[in-house]
Amino acid sequence: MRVVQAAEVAPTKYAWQVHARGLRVRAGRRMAVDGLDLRLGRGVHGLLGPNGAGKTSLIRCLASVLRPAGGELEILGQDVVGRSDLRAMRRGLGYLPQDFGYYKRFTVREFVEYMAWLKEMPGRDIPGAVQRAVERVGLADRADDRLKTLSGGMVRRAGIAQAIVNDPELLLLDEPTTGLDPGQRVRFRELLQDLGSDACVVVSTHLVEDVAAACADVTLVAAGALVFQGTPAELAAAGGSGHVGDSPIERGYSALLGGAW
Ligand SMILES: Nc1ncnc2c1ncn2[C@@H]1O[C@H](COP(=O)(O)OP(=O)(O)OP(=O)(O)O)[C@@H](O)[C@H]1O
Repeated sequence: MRVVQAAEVAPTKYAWQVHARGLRVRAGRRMAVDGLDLRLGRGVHGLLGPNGAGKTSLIRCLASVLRPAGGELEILGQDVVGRSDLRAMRRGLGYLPQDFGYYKRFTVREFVEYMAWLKEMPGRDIPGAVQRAVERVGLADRADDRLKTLSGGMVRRAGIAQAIVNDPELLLLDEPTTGLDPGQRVRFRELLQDLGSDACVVVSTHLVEDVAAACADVTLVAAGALVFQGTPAELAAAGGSGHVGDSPIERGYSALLGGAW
């Protein structure tokens, strides 16, 4: 399957699925995101950065879990700053947190159904949407098994299924490949590219090779601010033989971060 290029990441009903200007997000007493400008449209966007860069805080804010502490933020064309009713906007979101909670006695199907219900999907649409989501993550044969009987990688795939069950326009995945084995990661990248053909998909990861293989563009953050936004090829071009890394893209990453990782 073909990677969607940045140039094709065309505006749809609104200019950008995510449009942040001077965004600030507080995590505890820290300003984890501090003056971030970001515009993301359709396609798969890799979010990279060293530990503590602010990736999780940014994703939690885009998912409307954390309120912006400053700046401007539009999600799916709606201004979320100072807005109290975010339910309509949330119906268009899919979110896989880094550590997601689930009730271990639920089967995969019950878990995804429950999340579809929380997302206020029409009841008649839920069974079909759940079956499709479970099939897309390769768990159809385990759909009626309890979550407590699944491996860590399968539980993560169930987490991805709940994130995509409502065909979100904005899909936020925080470290989705954690716990997936190499074969599952390759299949997951194919799924990402499929999802990115009609949604804005933001994937936070430490795995630079996932970005190179599946993302149309890369957003690199450090200390809560944007360091770089461009294609994986542009990121690779920023590095040279004197920079740390096993691949061109890793060398570009370390060149842009200096001594930050
Ligand atoms: N609840 C909290 N209380 C205090 N500080 C926090 C809290 N959550 C995050 N932080 C701090 O905010 C900064 C950004 O954290 P965040 O988890 O967003 O980074 P990250 O890029 O996702 O890191 P990692 O790659 O390690 O997951 C870090 O310095 C972190 O220690």
